[in-house]
Amino acid sequence: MTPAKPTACLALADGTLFYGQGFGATGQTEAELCFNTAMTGYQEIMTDPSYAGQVVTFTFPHIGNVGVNPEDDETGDPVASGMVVKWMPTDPSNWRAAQDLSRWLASRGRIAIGGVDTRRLTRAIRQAGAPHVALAHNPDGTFDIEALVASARSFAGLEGMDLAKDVTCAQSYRWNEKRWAWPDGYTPQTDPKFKVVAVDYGAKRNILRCLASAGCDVTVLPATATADDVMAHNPDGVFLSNGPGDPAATGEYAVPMIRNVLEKDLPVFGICLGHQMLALALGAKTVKMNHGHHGANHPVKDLETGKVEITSMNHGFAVDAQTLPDGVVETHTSLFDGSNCGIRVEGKPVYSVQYHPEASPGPQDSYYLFERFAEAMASRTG
Ligand SMILES: NC(=O)CC[C@H](N)C(=O)O
Repeated sequence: MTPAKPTACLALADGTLFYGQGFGATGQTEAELCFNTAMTGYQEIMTDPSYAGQVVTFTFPHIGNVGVNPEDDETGDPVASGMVVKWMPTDPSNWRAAQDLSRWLASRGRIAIGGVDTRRLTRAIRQAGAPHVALAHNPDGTFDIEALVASARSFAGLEGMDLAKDVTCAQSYRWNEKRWAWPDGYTPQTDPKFKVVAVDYGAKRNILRCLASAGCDVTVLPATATADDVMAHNPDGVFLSNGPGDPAATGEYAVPMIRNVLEKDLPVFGICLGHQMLALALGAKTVKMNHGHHGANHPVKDLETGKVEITSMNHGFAVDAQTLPDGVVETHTSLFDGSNCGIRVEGKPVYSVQYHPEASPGPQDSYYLFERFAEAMASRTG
C-alpha cells in the first residue's frame, strides 16, 4: 500500500523532522514539546490551562476514539497549542461523544498530526530534553522545511515566560457549578462551610469542583489579585491554583501577594504552579526539568506516612528541595526521580503539592489533600 502523502510536519529545533497526516486546524504553531503517558483523558489534557505554550505528544497510541463532549473541558478556552499522536483518530465510539476530536480541534484553532512514530519522538525528548518545535498542517502537502526549522528555533521557550496572565479569568467569579467532583463517592456541595479564595493562574475546573465537594464556597480571583483583593473576601483559606509557564516569571507579582497572605495566618493550599509559587514565596528556588512529568501513573511517596500515592502529573519546572529554608518541610517526593512533590510550613496549615490531587484525568488517591484543607479551616473557624 502506498503511504498517504504527508499533510503535516513536526520540525524540532535541531532539524529532526516527523511527517504525518494533519487533523484539526490547518496552519502552523510554535511551542515546547512534551510527552504525556496517560492512557485516558486526552480532552482534559488538551484543555488543562497548564499546557499553554506546549504541543503534547501522546505515548498512548489510540487517541480520539471516544470523541469529545461538553463536560470534560478543564477550561472554556483552547489551551495546549497542538497534539501529536501515533494513529489517526477513528470515528468516535462512546455514548458521551458530542463531536469528533478533529472537528473539535479545528473549531478551537488547534493543529494535530497523526501517523508519527511517537516512541522515537519520546526517546528524543527524554534524551535531549523538551525541544522547541514548529508544527505545520497543510492539506496540499507542501512544506518550506528551512523556514519551519527556523520557526522552531525562534520559539522563545517557557523559561522566563509568565503565561498565567494569558489564561487567568478576566474577572472574579463564584464557583457555583452543581456537579459531582467524581463519578461516585463524593457529593456536590449544598451547604458550604468555608469561604475560600482561589487565585486562578490557570485553574482546572476539577480543582474547583473538589474544593466545593470538600465544603468550600469558592470565589475565584484573577492571577494578578493583591493580598488586599484576597482579604477583602474575608476568606477562611486561600488556594493557589495550577497554571502554565515559568513559576519564577509569574512569581514576580504572585510572590509579594502570597507573602502578604502568609502573614495573615490563614490555611493556604497550593497545587502545581501554586506549589511552586508558595515555595518561591517561602524563599526556595525552582528549576527547569529535562522533560518534566506528564502522565497519570506517577508514584509519589508521602514522607510522613510512608504511603505511596499514584498521581497525575503535569509540570516542566520543579521546586529545588535543596533550597527549602528552615521551617519548610519536604513532605512528598517522586519515586521516578526523587524530585520534590510537596512541602508544608512547620506548625502552620500551609502546604502544597506538585502533583494533581483533583486528577481529571488520573487516579483519585490524593483527594485527602482537599479534606486536609477543609479540616485546617474547620479547626480555625471552630
Ligand atoms: N500544572 C502546572 O501547574 C504546571 C506548573 C508549571 N507551569 C510547570 O510546568 O512546572
